[in-house]
Amino acid sequence: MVSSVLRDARRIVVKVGSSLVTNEGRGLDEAAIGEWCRQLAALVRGADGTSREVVMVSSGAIAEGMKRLGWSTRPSEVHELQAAAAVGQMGLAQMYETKLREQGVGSAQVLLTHADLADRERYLNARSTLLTLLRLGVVPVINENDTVVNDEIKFGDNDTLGALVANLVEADALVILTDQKGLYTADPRRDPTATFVHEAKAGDPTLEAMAGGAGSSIGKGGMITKILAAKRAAGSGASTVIAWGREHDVLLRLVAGDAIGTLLVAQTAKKQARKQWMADHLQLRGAVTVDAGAAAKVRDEGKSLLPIGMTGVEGDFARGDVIAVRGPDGVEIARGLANYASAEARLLCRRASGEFERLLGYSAEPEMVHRDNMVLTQQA
Ligand SMILES: Nc1ncnc2c1ncn2[C@@H]1O[C@H](COP(=O)(O)OP(=O)(O)O)[C@@H](O)[C@H]1O
Ligand SMILES: N[C@@H](CCC(=O)OP(=O)(O)O)C(=O)O
Repeated sequence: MVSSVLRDARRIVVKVGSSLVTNEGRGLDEAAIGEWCRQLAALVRGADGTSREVVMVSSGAIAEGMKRLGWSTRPSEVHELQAAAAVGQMGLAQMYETKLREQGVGSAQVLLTHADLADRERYLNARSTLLTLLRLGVVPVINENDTVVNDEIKFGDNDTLGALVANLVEADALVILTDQKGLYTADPRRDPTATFVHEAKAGDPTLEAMAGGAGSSIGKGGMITKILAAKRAAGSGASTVIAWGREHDVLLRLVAGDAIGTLLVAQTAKKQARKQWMADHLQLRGAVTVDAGAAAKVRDEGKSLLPIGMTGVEGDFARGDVIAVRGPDGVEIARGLANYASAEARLLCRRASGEFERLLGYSAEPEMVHRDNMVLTQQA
């Protein structure tokens, strides 16, 4: 099973934890980061004949910042942790930029907070930016924006952030690299009789009982946050592998189908998961009516909805809100996330994308609702 899940994955989120990135707090591990970047570049370039899109979620800012500030113990004050993160993030970003550039691959720094992903407009902006970076062959390097978060709105650990990013970009797989070979039936640092778990269902409640907290003073979440991250990633159809980050060629071997690490398999397919998500979570804020031609494109050909096919706009909605797409007879065909607010959408009805900038003063996407953000409610 390991073989096919990772081998078939085209869009992968890779998360590395603080203890690996900073060599247990001794400072950025240049050799290890260089190794991951070499592998990331090979994946992006399609060295094995299949090009892939990869997003890196990297921890380590606080640990590196502490080292740079000469602090040997982790401060308890939130603002001191935030200061350390701001210092350390400079080194982290610089290291990834250098190592990826050496491999001929571009990189981009993206710092996100929980609030960014809870707000529909910012969610859509983050998603569009990340998908654009991936299209450009650039590797986004993501961390939590520690400067602006406090305890209540923190992701808290980057395992959760990795899962949310996997949801955000609808990744096929989440790879969590850590300081253990994968999940054991108990914390192997504490229980020598613990046995290795090769494969399980993501979201299986028995896994939560096996997982303990962080094993080192550097890591934050431990195994439990990884198990919960796998459950969350599975919500959008992504399977998770937990593997040892220092395993030679770990990423290349995973995509080649080697059975290394623990595979936590998503139980729902990506498409099905998106439909379920739309059905469960979204409240309708408005609607657009489209002409027969646009209705046929959306319903029969699975195309995105372009403003040129829109004849009317109802309701008061913002960018990122869920709207219905109705045919000329007023019957709903689909639902999806609006790229433009209702006031803008009214100006864009029957207009081609070349006119958007003149009409709005700017232009976002050429589509009103992108097909990736749409589910059909009336089948062809
Ligand atoms: N069931 C388990 N299997 C493997 N590791 C476990 C388990 N329960 C707890 N752990 C601990 O979780 C640690 C990894 O989490 P953490 O220290 O947060 O790493 P990271 O910085 O990579 O996120 C391991 O070193 C291990 O001691
Ligand atoms: N944003 C924080 C990461 C939080 C954290 O400790 O995460 P992890 O080591 O992955 O459990 C940092 O860069 O230090």
